[in-house]
Amino acid sequence: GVLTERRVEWSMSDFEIGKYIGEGKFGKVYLAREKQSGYVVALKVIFKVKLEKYRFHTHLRREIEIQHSLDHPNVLRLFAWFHDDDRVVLVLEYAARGELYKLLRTVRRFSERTAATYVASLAAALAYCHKKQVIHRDIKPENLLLDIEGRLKIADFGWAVRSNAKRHTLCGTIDYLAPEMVEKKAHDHAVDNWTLGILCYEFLYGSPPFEAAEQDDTLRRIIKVDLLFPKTPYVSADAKDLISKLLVKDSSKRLSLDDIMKHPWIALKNQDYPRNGEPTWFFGESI
Ligand SMILES: CC(C)n1nc(-c2ccc(NC(=O)/C=C/C(=O)c3ccc(F)c(C(F)(F)F)c3)cc2)c2c(N)ncnc21
Repeated sequence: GVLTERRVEWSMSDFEIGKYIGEGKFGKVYLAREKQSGYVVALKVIFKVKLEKYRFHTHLRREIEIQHSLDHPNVLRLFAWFHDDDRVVLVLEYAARGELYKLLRTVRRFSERTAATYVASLAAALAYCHKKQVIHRDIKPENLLLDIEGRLKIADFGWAVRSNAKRHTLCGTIDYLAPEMVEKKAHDHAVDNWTLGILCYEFLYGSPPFEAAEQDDTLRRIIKVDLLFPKTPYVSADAKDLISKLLVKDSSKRLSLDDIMKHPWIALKNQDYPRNGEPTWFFGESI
C-alpha cells in the first residue's frame, strides 16, 4: 500500500494527528491518519536530543531498518520513518486494543483457547524472526500488543533502548529471566523459548511461575526451576506438559519453536471450526 511503497520522503504534514495514545520509550505515541489513503497509524515521536545522550544514531538506523524489513501478522509493522531537525518519527501499525497485559490484569487469566492462540502466535512470530536472522525480538510483557481483532503483535521498542534500566512492565521485573541469564552464562535465542513458558503459565494462572515476595527468592526459584502448578480444574494436563517442556534449565533441552507448534495443546486449541476450508489466519502464514 501507499504506506510501504518507497516515496520521496514522509513528513508530519502527510498525517492528521489524533489523540495522544501513550508514552513509549524515548517518546510519545499518537494516533494519526495518513491523509492520502485515510489509513490509521500510530506515530511515535522521538526527540533527537534524547538520543544524543545515548549516542543511538548508529543503532537507530540499523534497528529501524530491521523492523522495517519484517512482515508477519504477529509482528507489529513499522511502515515508514522520517526525521526533521529535532525529531525522529516512526509510522507504526496501530494496535487498537493496546497492551496485552492490561487485558490480562482485567480478566485475571485467559481461557486455554486464548492462551494457546497467543502462545502459537508468539512461536510463529519468533520462528519467522529467527528465519530472517533477527533475534533481537523481545517477547517481554511490555512488548505485546493487541490489534482491533485481538491478534497478538510483538512490538519491539528497539533493542538499543533495552538497557538494564528498571523495566516498566506491569508484572515483576525479573520474572522473565532465564536461568542462564540469572547465572550470567552465555545465552542465545533459547531464552525466548523459556520466556514463552513463563508467559504461557502467566496467561493461564494470572501470575508468573517463580513469583516471590523478595527478588532473590524469585532468582533462587528460577535457578532451581521450582515449578509448581496450583490445583485448578481449568488448566489441562496438555497445558502443563507444554510449560514443563519449556521451563527446562538446560536451554538445549527446551522445546523448539517448531515442536511448540506441533504440541497437542497448541494444535488442539488452535483448530478453528472449519470455515469453508480456508486456512485459519494463524496457519495462513508459512514459517
Ligand atoms: C502506548 C501504547 C501502548 N502503544 N505503543 C505503541 C508502540 C508500538 C511500537 C513502537 N515501536 C518503537 O518504539 C520502535 C522503536 C525502535 O525501533 C527504536 C530502535 C532503536 C532506537 F535507538 C530507538 C530509540 F527510541 F532509542 F530511538 C527506537 C512504539 C510504540 C502502540 C501502537 N503501535 N499501537 C497502539 N498503541 C501503542
